[in-house]
Amino acid sequence: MAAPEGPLVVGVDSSTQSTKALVVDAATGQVVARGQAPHTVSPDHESDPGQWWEALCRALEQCGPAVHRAAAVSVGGQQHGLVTLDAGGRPVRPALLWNDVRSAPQRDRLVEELGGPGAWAERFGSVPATSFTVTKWQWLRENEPEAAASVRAVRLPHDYLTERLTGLGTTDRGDASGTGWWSTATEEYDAEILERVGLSPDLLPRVLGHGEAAGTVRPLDGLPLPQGALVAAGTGDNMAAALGLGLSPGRPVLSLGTSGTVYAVSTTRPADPTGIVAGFADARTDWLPLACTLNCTLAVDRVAALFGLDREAVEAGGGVTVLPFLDGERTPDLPYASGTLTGLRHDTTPGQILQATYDGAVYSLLAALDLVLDADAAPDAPILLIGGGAKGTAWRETVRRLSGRPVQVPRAQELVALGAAAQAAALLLGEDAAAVARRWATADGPAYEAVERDEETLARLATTLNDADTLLRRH
Ligand SMILES: Nc1ncnc2c1ncn2[C@@H]1O[C@H](COP(=O)(O)OP(=O)(O)O)[C@@H](O)[C@H]1O
Ligand SMILES: O=C(CO)[C@@H](O)[C@H](O)COP(=O)(O)O
Repeated sequence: MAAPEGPLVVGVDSSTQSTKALVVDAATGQVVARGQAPHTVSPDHESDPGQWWEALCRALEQCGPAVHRAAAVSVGGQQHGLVTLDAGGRPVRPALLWNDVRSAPQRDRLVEELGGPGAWAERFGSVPATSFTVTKWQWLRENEPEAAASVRAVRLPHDYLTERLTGLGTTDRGDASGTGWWSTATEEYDAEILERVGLSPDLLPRVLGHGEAAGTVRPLDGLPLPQGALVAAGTGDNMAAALGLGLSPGRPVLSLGTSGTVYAVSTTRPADPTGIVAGFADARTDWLPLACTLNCTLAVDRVAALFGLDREAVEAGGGVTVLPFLDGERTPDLPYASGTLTGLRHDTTPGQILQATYDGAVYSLLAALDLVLDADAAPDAPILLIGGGAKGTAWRETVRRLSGRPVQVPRAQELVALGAAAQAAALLLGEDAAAVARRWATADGPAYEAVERDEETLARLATTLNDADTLLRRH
């Protein structure tokens, strides 16, 4: 590997299943070292924030000597999770994660109390899903009042890790826009909703301005980063991936990870009253309209494991339909749903059921694709396919067949961590983070041309979803 040309920066992706760390040459974008350590997620979709910190230290350790030379660092993290801290900065309880749907009743009440879906979309950019932090906080107040009363600070996953690095309570507008208590209309915390859910703004982190530093790395035992290194604002993982791709407005991204997401950068503030599109802010000064599913790679992996199949062992044909809502679902909004399988015959094969699971997972994302794109987005722009699933042939071919659009798979695999690294480099060098990523050519990779859209499968999925509606809404 060639010697680095520029200073070294570190980008961190603390997502649902693991923490990944990259040491990157700020001049060229070359990845000099990498590390990864797993997280534990309970069946209730809770994780111990302390374990994220340990995973971060382990992932950095794996990067070897290069990490000791880092001049700046930034953390991208899974969005929405409710991290509650006591007066000593210790977690009061495990974090409630984005894919926990237990707060559905609280969500329904909050939507109603603040004037309905249209009012929420106008004020917060989004009609909250059960993923949104405000619904989780309300769940905690109602179900564990003693724990809620002992909380002295509320953080998102990336805020928690950034604060452990710097000692300062900060967040950014991208991640703040997924809480449900930060208004995209005013770009400030919303006093009315905070009062309604009994949360003092004093318990929340300061929202940093674009390009502002979160602080510097303080001396900490077991942390291989150099003391005094710059710490950038960090952001939510989808916002970090958008930075990591150097995304221009109107370019669609489909991310296949624990969550499935489809999004684009927009210069117009989104406000979708149907709730399908979340109107997030991006990590710069634009917007990131995004639709998210709760069931993506893990649903496919579960079905493959049930049949003892490799995840690539798909077979075409058979007419079977899978709605893979193993964790309930957010897009479409069916928090009480479970998975369904219809169209089973004597000659249906396990490989066909596996293919149908991919189809079901991709269908929901593609159904939202047009809604996240601006009217002026090019209809034939290739979909950028990222996330762990983008490494798989079956995922890529399913996206091509069901979208009928060209697909491009960036060679760079860790776009969230790269986006965080670009944010760190931007802070260090006084540049724009997306411009840094474009200079690094992170979106380059093989392009796959459009194939004819599989209208028959799309129609069967649409009909099944419609017919199963009562079943999928049953509590
Ligand atoms: N070679 C591969 N082919 C297809 N899928 C893969 C491959 N490697 C990993 N995955 C999938 O990627 C998922 C993890 O994706 P990732 O984006 O890292 O998740 P997250 O960021 O949510 O923690 C796993 O659940 C797995 O199913
Ligand atoms: O809730 C959302 C987006 O709104 C999820 O995309 C989370 O941000 C989790 O991301 P991954 O761990 O799947 O990357």
